Amino acid sequence: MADQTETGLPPNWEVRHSQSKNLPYYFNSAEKVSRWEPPAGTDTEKLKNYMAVYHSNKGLAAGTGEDRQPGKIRAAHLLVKHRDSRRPSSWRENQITRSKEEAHAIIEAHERRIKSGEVSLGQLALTESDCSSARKQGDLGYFGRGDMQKEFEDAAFALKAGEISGIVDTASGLHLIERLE
Ligand SMILES: Cn1nc(-c2ccccc2)cc1C(=O)N[C@H](Cc1nc2ccccc2[nH]1)C(=O)O
Repeated sequence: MADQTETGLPPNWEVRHSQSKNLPYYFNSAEKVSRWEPPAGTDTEKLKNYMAVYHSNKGLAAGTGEDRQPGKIRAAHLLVKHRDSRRPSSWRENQITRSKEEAHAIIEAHERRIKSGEVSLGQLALTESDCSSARKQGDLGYFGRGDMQKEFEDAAFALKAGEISGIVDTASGLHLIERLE
């Protein structure tokens, strides 16, 4: 098991893999608690590098190694967090202090550029998304009902393949969603 000098996680925390969701999660072996997002005090730069190797070793490029199952869809997203987000931190910025209004202006500009055809959502997500899926161009892989926050799920399932949502507001922040399959 990788130690915290490799993962950047605080003591007793480790990266584990959820077979059911085919996603990494974070487990504290001392407190026996788990969570989907890295805990406070994580060296996000080290974790970002560790997870890039983790995903390539697990062949977890979204859409590979996962079967297309009935009821599941595949989507990519670009997330702009704000200071009231559930976890106001990301690989881009250790402490996110922008207001929700500022985040809305930012994601509106992204939406205009994407919908004008100037740039794809995936390309823009690589550098601008506050989700750790940014390095996979925002590709979240396949998911079914009940896997994601409800507002996100409803917006994603309402899209046809290839369509891009409007601005979707969840506890994580403001999203643009592109349904891939
Ligand atoms: C749901 N999920 N999948 C990944 C992911 C997928 C593929 C490769 C790497 C990371 C990251 C996440 C995730 O929850 N990220 C959170 C932000 C976030 N919150 C979300 C809510 C709904 C959908 C996607 C979302 N992403 C974070 O980084 O703080």
